[in-house]
Amino acid sequence: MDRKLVLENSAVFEGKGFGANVESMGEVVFQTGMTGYQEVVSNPSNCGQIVTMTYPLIGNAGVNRDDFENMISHIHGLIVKKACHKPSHFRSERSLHEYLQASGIPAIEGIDTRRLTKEIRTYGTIRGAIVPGSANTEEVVFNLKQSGSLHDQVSRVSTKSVYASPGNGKRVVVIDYGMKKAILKQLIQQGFDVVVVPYNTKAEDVLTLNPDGVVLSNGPGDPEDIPEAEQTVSQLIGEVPLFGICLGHQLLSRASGADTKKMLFGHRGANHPVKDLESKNVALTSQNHSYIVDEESMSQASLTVTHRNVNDGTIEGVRHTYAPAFGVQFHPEATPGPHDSFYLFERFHEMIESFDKEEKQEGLYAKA
Ligand SMILES: NC(=O)CC[C@H](N)C(=O)O
Repeated sequence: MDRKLVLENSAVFEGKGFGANVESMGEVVFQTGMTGYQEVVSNPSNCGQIVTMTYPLIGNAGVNRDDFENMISHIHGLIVKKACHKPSHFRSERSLHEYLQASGIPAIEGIDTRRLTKEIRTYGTIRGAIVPGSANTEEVVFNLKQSGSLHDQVSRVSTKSVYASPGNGKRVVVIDYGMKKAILKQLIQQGFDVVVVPYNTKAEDVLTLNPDGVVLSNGPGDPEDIPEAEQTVSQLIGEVPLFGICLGHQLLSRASGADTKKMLFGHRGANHPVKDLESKNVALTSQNHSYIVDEESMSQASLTVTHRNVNDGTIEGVRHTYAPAFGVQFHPEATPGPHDSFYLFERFHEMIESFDKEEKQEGLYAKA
């Protein structure tokens, strides 16, 4: 099955198809993690993206029941150098090809992923299409230019209804912008009584659930696409302790007066070094984002920078200056990636424990 990847800048990469036999368009990004392809293909934050794995052999451990980050995969395609079609692992239930085929996701192998990654690093994240090898390249480029980028990914991946994971501890409401299952797992491990709500839940409805803390989850796309979510977050600041992860961190930052902007090609991988500016510890982190909090907007925001990327100096974490709220751009819940940052869930737990409702009533956390 001959297939090719065509980029918006007319670059063509020929390869062999696997997964579903369908055509697809999306934003082409690269992911440098050496492991964790099952988590990557099922991560709702990758909704609408065609993901290139830079590690050359993908699929060797197959696909199992437990490692999905979501029950539905929302990626628009997968690009690999070499796909393993005969996986060997005691947990493997089917091959990556079988999984992608059943999920309607096209994939392509035999691609020079190093050349493609260099192309993306030069041009920046770029739109592309996976099409049959015989397709007319000019026509594909024309169609790519005609069809704009997606702006509705969060509404596609967020839960449609409220659900709970009962626990005996404090109540945490998660606003689901495209939550990875690993976040839920970490919160359950903290013993929280967890309630998950749709991305467009109003602040008053969140507060009606009587939360002791609110987690703003990861999610796909541009935070500017969901102004209603940003407004909800701004109404929650000071009312209840907040913990933002990735898209949630971006929304928290915007709601605190900062701006976000798109990076040239983003951070996607499992070994991004991040310095905690308070403890001076450097942790290796799992990352998956195209947008960042804009450094230049920080002077107008009620935020302090708490974490920075060691490679490029970008903002990786913020704390609100007067309300109990913090966020990180990376993924403390890992999967895939290192467990170095699990401590942030403990920090959130401590913040909840010490949040003094009386002080709140006295106005200590009120907006200046
Ligand atoms: N993992 C995430 O939550 C990604 C956040 C946002 N969609 C970005 O690309 O920057």
